[in-house]
Amino acid sequence: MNPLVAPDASGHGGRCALSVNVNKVALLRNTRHLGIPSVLRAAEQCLLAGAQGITVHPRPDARHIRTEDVHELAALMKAWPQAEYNIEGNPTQNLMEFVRQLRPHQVTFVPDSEEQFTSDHGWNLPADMERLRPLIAECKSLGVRVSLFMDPLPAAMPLVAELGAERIELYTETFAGAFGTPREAGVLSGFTATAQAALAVGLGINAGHDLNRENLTKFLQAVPGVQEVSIGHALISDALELGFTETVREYQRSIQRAYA
Ligand SMILES: CC(=O)[C@@H](O)[C@H](O)COP(=O)(O)O
Ligand SMILES: NCC(=O)COP(=O)(O)O
Repeated sequence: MNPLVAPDASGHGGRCALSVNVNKVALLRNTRHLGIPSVLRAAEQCLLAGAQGITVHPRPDARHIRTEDVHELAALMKAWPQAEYNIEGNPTQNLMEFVRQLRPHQVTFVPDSEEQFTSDHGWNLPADMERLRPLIAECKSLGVRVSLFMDPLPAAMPLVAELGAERIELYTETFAGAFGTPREAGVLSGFTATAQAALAVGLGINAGHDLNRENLTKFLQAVPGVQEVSIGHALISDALELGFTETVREYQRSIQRAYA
């Protein structure tokens, strides 16, 4: 058993699952009133190519993913019982209504403000704990797995577990920014330590933000127990060049190289 890989909670033979974030397909679609590129078609092509999940982040300003996208993708995912639907957002904004209505496999709580350019930080624990506790409890009562978007802070992992969240999502932008530079090893060691601290308190581990087919293997080799990566911006950008099918296969190959 590869020590880098968490027990097979991922349901994918212990290897890391790929969840494609389709925000940026919606962003392009929204620049005309023509309905193309289709978010649904993009998601279906990624699933057909072997992606194990679809992620959306329906921001309150609907700059990309709109309410109807979230509902239509939920309907699509019913035809893909082996795949997971992950909805991201701030539970103090518009996220909880989607959870109550659609009960996705997973919800990822992200502490973004409404006008934020993109996600750029994790939750502040203990400061945010009492606000999050009832929301986590409600999601779990609906049978929805809760993941908290977190910076690589080992000391915060026991607090996440105490809140009752099942997973963390490691916010990986600092790794992506250090990748290929002299800072890489030091930054990566912080993610490794955070993952070890998360596993020690029984948390599952997801990861995302600015991951791509170049940096993904190195990350998964260094960070133990990652069950899911959610990737959007770079993957959709690659798909403009390679197409969705070949792009998903490329990302799956990047994942597999981490366990070779
Ligand atoms: C939480 C996170 O890092 C991403 O999932 C987020 O969805 C990116 O949002 P944008 O696609 O709006 O940049
Ligand atoms: N949670 C990360 C995600 O869904 C996509 O982030 P990115 O690959 O668009 O940076």
